[in-house]
Amino acid sequence: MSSYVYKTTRRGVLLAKTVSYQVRLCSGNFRHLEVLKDENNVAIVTMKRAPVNSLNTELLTEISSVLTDLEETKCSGMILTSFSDKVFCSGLDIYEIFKSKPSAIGTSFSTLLEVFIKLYGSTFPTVAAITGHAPAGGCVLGLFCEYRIMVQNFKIGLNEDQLGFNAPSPIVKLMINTIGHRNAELALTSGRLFTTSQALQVGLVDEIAKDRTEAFEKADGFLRRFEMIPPLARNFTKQSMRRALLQDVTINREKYTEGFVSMISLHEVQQSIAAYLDNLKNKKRNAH
Ligand SMILES: CC/C=C\C/C=C\C/C=C\C/C=C/C(=O)SCCNC(=O)CCNC(=O)[C@H](O)C(C)(C)COP(=O)(O)OP(=O)(O)OC[C@H]1O[C@@H](n2cnc3c(N)ncnc32)[C@H](O)[C@@H]1OP(=O)(O)O
Repeated sequence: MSSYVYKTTRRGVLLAKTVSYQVRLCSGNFRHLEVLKDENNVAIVTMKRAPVNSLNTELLTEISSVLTDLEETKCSGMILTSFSDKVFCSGLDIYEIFKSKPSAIGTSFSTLLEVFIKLYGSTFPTVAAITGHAPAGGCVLGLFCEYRIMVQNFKIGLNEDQLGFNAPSPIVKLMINTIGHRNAELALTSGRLFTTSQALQVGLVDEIAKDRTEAFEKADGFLRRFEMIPPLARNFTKQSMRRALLQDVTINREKYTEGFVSMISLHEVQQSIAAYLDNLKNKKRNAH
């Protein structure tokens, strides 16, 4: 089976139908990720958990493990993307938080926090090439990166309130840091999903691309901005801007996890999730 892979060069990123050029990251054998590196040590991490890249514990663990690899191998930049031209990431795997044991919900959420600590706190520059919809945890993954490029005509946002629960406070802070207090409050309380162009207007994404190829070109352009910046200085600045939130989540990871588990386990919340899932299924049925 031939699949699209991405070939990065010093001058840009090209979409190619060849595998001859890439260097596969050999330190991990991943089920839901493809990790390629170019000659400049830039990594392209592609989520490929069909159909919609829902974040189950296994995928989150793989992302976490790749991030450790990338730190250890002193990667010079990372592009996070999806195999799909329709969905970047559909958020947490709803079936891991619906009618699940508290321990399973806790493991999933705690692993998401681990990904936050490693991705948000990474020493290398990170960019999300958002090739499709990015609701809830999908938007969160994009927010963990430094820069977001999104293909036109999709939706992104924190729609947790639509499912019947609220986004945890660190993610609220992250949203405020990104789009400002007023926009964040309006968006979060209504569980708003922004179209790509609305997201650009409020600053939730940084650039729009017309398609995947352009998203990669722009992602590469973002990473190349740092070619002349001493990495040590860049990283000190990044860490100083991100320290407060990173420390908060690192110190209070258990507390946040317990809070999330208690909230999700509430009967009313489980009922809301059930209604949301019915709605999702009905939408699909009506579309056919
Ligand atoms: C500082 C930071 C620190 C800490 C914390 C950070 C964050 C924590 C915050 C909150 C927690 C996050 C919670 C969540 O993410 S809950 C998940 C919310 N997700 C959604 O609401 C998305 C729901 N899905 C959709 O809207 C559509 O599926 C989508 C637009 C993504 C794709 O539409 P499309 O028409 O292409 O496909 P569908 O036919 O709808 O779906 C195909 C298939 O996939 C299943 N599906 C979809 N989404 C999920 C999901 N999230 N989990 C599990 N499964 C999912 C869907 O049911 C279909 O299955 P089937 O019917 O069997 O084919």
